[in-house]
Amino acid sequence: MAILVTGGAGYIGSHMVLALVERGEQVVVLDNLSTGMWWAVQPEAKLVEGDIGDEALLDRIMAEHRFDAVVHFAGSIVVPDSVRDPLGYYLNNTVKSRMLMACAVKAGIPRFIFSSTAAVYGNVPAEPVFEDRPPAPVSPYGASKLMTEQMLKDSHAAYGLQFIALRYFNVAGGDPRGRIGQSTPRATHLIKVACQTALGQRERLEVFGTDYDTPDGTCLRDYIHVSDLIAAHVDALDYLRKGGDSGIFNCGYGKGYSVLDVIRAVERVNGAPLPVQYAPRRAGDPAAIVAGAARVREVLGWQPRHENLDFIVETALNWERKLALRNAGG
Ligand SMILES: NC(=O)c1ccc[n+]([C@@H]2O[C@H](COP(=O)([O-])OP(=O)(O)OC[C@H]3O[C@@H](n4cnc5c(N)ncnc54)[C@H](O)[C@@H]3O)[C@@H](O)[C@H]2O)c1
Ligand SMILES: O=c1ccn([C@@H]2O[C@H](COP(=O)(O)OP(=O)(O)O[C@H]3O[C@H](CO)[C@@H](O)[C@H](O)[C@H]3O)[C@@H](O)[C@H]2O)c(=O)[nH]1
Repeated sequence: MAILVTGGAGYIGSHMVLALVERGEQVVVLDNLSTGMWWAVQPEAKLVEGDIGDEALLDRIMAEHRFDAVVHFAGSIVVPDSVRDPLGYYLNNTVKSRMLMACAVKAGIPRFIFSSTAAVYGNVPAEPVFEDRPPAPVSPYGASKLMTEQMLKDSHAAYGLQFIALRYFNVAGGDPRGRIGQSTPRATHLIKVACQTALGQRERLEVFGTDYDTPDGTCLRDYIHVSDLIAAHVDALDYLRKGGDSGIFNCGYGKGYSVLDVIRAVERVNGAPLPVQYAPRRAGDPAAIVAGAARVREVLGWQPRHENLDFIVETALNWERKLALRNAGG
């Protein structure tokens, strides 16, 4: 049996491919390389360059391999872009996910694991958010993911498709052994941008908003190391293979760090002050969003190994150095 990983050339998907090939699984990656990198896919996996909305291609791949699961990472991920181009986001994230799901059901693939997001919750109070909180996304990105969760629930009820949707909080860091990391050139994520600044690739880090109702006035987020996030996917796969119930799980550590906490961590790890500039709030940012994180541990048996902000930053910084060398042709 093989596993189909969509978006396996992207940041998070490429870490999943690494974890799967390391445990001896047969992996096929489907990726259109719109933001992913072919070289991020481990050579043991088969890379098919193509689109998750291409029905004929999906039918062909699914007939060629016996998949027991689809792990679906492919999608568009930039929240402000989704506000500017909602229909583009609904197409790539919702409509094409429907096509992928329909082909999986048609081909009799029993299991589906989906990259959802904390953005489905929308603006929340400062305390941890649990999975049973009614979702209320405030961006088309969050809504596009919530619709896909709904299609999974309905497909479970109608066709018996087993599914796990993992709602990621703020994913950061890279493979602890430095083999892969976040490589998208125009990334907007705080830890990535802070590391690029630490290496002199950006002049300064802008801090978006210092007047939030939080302990130091900057936003709180629940940063999760990408390898721990991937461990939750592997746990989800094992759980579904054992016949576990379908469901939705938050993926975070349950602890919030402020933007200033992140800056201090980068300064500690890099051993130098980071040039920062205080700037106005960025539109659409909730003040705080922290995971209620018990369910994934209790039900899937998830045990994180890298619950440490400095370690997350260290792996992100190491990867950024390697990427700079690679981009310079070194
Ligand atoms: N990075 C985060 O903090 C975060 C947080 C919550 C959820 N997520 C979700 O995790 C998933 C992976 O995110 P990422 O950070 O690795 O992003 P990424 O952009 O690095 O990866 C997405 C991958 O999907 C591919 N892709 C996009 N549209 C495609 C299509 N139509 N057909 C085939 N391939 C396509 C891209 O080429 C890329 O390789 C996304 O679904 C995203 O919404 C990410
Ligand atoms: O240059 C920067 C970049 C970010 N921030 C702040 O840092 C925090 C984190 O921002 P960012 O890293 O962009 O992540 P989020 O906006 O929290 O969104 C991420 O986390 C969500 C889940 O919580 C996912 O759904 C999204 O895909 C993913 O981008 C926010 O307060 C930002 O305002 C800055 O101050 N300066």
